Amino acid sequence: MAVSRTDYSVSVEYEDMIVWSESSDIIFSYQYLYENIKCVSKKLCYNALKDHRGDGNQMNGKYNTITMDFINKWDNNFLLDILDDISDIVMINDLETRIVYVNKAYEKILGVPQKKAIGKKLSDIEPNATAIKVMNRGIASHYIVEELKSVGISAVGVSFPIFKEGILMGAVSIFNDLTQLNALSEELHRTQEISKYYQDQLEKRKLSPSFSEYVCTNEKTREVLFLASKVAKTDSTILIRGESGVGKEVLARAICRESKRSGMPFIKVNCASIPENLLESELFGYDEGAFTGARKGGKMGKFELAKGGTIFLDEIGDMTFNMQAKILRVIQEKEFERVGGTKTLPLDVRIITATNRDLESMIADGTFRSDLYYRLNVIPLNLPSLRERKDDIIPLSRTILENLNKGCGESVTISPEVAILFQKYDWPGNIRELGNVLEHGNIVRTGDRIEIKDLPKYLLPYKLDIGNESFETFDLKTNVEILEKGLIKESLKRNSFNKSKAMDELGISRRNFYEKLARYDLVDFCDENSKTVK
Ligand SMILES: Nc1ncnc2c1ncn2[C@@H]1O[C@H](COP(=O)(O)OP(=O)(O)OP(=O)(O)O)[C@@H](O)[C@H]1O
Repeated sequence: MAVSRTDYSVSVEYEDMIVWSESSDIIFSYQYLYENIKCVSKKLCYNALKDHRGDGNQMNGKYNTITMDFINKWDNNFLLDILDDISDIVMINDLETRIVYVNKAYEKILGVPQKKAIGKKLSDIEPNATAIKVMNRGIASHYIVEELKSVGISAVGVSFPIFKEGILMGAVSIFNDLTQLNALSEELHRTQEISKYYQDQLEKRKLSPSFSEYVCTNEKTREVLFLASKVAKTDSTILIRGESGVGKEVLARAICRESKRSGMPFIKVNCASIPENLLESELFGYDEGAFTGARKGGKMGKFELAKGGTIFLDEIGDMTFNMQAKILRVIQEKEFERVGGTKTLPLDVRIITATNRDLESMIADGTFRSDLYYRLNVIPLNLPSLRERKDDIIPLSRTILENLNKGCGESVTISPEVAILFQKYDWPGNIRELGNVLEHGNIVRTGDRIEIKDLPKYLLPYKLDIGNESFETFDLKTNVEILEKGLIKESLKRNSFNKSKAMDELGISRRNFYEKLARYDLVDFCDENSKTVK
């Protein structure tokens, strides 16, 4: 049957579609249409046509017409199925404003079944629809909000004209329910606020660059650093506590960099290494003739040298009771005199003190002044030992090795066995000891990796313990051999050095057994012991 490009009336009878000619002759049925003209979207035609059921007398010529152009132009099941998956409404209208396609979102958002919508004229449902204006003008709209009176919602969307080979064919509109979008936008806003909050929190948790030298990932230690960065901005006297080598001086320098006195002198005085009689003049300076041997013209003390900057009194717990009183006076009165001097000098330094001593016990023993202790311990900065922050060992090792090999262009690492050993070791000397061990390893290493054999010998009792065995390496072959040798020896002992019994117990052949005895140097061990047993 020839199908010409004229208009056809359509109706649905017996759940089949029948296409009628204008003169009411049946041209072809839906089945024919679908099977013979493959371009027809079965669903599309079926729904469009089904919608006209019950229109009354199908033969009186009042039916909407469906054109072959419509069938050919709008068919594309595949594309339409894709459009069904998107969450915005997609609506396609032909030039007569007839809805030729709506996706599933249309039904979901507007509550109108797809099949009911298809075939309807937009000009009848929404005479002011943007899509109609777009078709009239042949140019796309901007994103606009419009009232869809037929369904009682505000929609926001955009319409585009559709051209085929330069000829205007209809319009496609993409829109969504404004209230839903508003809800989404509120949700987005809320999410953005939450993310900003966390961003701010993270920013707050970021340490200032002044502390970058203090390698630290351990949370407990970071808390100390955050506190230090806050105190740094004040002029209060600080007491840093922690075992020897935990980085008290490194922290003191970071505090100085972070303070308003940064850029001014940072003077360190190790109170434990200076004899008591010298410490006073070392700190406060002296005037000419203050004591026998005093330099002509006198000498500036560390407090004067540090003017405008920071003085770091390390090992303050080692100061004599007498000196403690003098330091307390300086802190309280913010002035001092040179030894043998009469002039009072103003104190213009920030004092940071540090100790690894148990000051509380010293107060109890009467060797540390409680008034000085309370003066110093306002905000305690207690640095944990390295064994309490083992998560810092690897980052610290990396930085230390980088510093040691700076300028050599070499990237040196530690082997996995060394990393395990480092985790097991207690590091009584803390970061200083870690630095020394790595320096040793860095010198004796043969490759670009520090191995167990490169470490100072005193660390070697800390071997890898797996089960009852001790291994020094992860090398499987080596460890299997150690185990094999051990098992053979053990079996020989258990069987009074009777080789046949041992090989039976071990479940290996005679040849294999003798080979292993030779490989593991056990021939003599076996022979000598078997003689003794006999
Ligand atoms: N967090 C760190 N990051 C990098 N290096 C560190 C860190 N802490 C300490 N070090 C290094 O460890 C060594 C000891 O540090 P520091 O002298 O600051 O320790 P300390 O606690 O003041 O020791 P002591 O009580 O013996 O005076 C130094 O070589 C220092 O560079």
